[in-house]
Amino acid sequence: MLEIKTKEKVQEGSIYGQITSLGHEQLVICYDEATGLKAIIGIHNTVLGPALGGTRMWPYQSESEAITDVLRLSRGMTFKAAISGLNIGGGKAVIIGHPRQKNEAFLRRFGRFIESLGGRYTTAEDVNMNTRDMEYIAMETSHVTGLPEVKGGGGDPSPVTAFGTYLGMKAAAKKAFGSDSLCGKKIAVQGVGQVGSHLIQYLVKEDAKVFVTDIDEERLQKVAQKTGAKTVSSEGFYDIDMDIYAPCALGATLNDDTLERLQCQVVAGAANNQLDSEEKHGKLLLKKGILYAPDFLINAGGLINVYAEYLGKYNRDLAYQQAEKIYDTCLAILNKSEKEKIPTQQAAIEIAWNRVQQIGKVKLSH
Ligand SMILES: NC(=O)c1ccc[n+]([C@@H]2O[C@H](COP(=O)([O-])OP(=O)(O)OC[C@H]3O[C@@H](n4cnc5c(N)ncnc54)[C@H](O)[C@@H]3O)[C@@H](O)[C@H]2O)c1
Repeated sequence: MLEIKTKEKVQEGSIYGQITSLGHEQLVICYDEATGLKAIIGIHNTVLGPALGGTRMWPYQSESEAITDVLRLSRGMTFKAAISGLNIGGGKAVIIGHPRQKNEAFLRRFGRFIESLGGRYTTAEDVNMNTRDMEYIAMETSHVTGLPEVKGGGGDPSPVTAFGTYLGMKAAAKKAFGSDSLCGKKIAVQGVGQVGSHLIQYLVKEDAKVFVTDIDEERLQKVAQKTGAKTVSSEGFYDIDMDIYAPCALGATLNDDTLERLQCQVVAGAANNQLDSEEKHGKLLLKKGILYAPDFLINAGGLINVYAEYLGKYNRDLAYQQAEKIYDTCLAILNKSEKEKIPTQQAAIEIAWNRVQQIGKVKLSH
């Protein structure tokens, strides 16, 4: 029987301790002196198929911060694929550094590391990576998705991610407020990047009262001007009067500090790993009566999009159709959580992991 591993605190300095604590299969440390590339690829679980998940580039302060991020992100991908009914496993990569370090040689070297895994891991975009970067990676490996449409790929997955997040938010609103209309709701969006900026357009169209924040002031002003959303400073963001908080920047924004401050009724956003501690903060949200739409479910649109490309049958309309299912799945999870009095994230993980276990048995029986 495959066991869900949830231990979040691991023995400092022990690589095996870290990869076994969350049930990973493999952690690949990549280094190239010539280009300065430092990347880590995490393969969490391949029961449903080879791992698929994006690459994030970030100036991590330490190696252990990067390892923790790739371990948590790749585990989330296993659940995301499983709950979305996709036949792929969970994986993710992180590149340690500032995005200005990226150039053709740097990205092609990363592509060669991916190629060396022989298809066990396929990449795509995540934070600070774009379709152009995928093109360079594709010069060295075929195990890459998120390529531009003109190159036969599925293009930027972010609009599909935003669509799924929007539907997940509507499902949560239906449960919390009795109607899935977002008209008049005060919605605070953190992060107006590739996903956040698309999400805001859906919200504005529904006449929601949208508040936005971002650490990139120029981007923030541009999006606010285009959409009419009201800007808020990062410092006071968690204290503003809001019905729905939509985290669309980085993870762990649901933590001891913010859960003291947030007065919203719903949390529904695209960021990965929103709960600082899955167990502690999942329970705290339940206790506070804040309905949390599980991140790995409602942000699955991007994975759905790159999965279609991975299969070689890309069709954007079909990707949107598949992403529409997020609404019903989200409601089913919120109902399970209510019925069993368990945190919504736990309810979602149980459903996802049950699929991995069942399919694992099918595969073993041959
Ligand atoms: N792009 C996708 O299709 C996709 C799919 C699934 C999940 N996600 C997740 O959604 C989130 C956003 O992804 P993206 O592709 O839009 O990334 P992005 O880099 O385009 O945008 C992130 C934005 O957040 C801002 N930001 C970072 N830290 C912040 C902070 N502390 N406060 C306010 N703003 C901050 C950045 O300046 C940037 O504008 C990430 O967590 C990503 O993992 C993305």
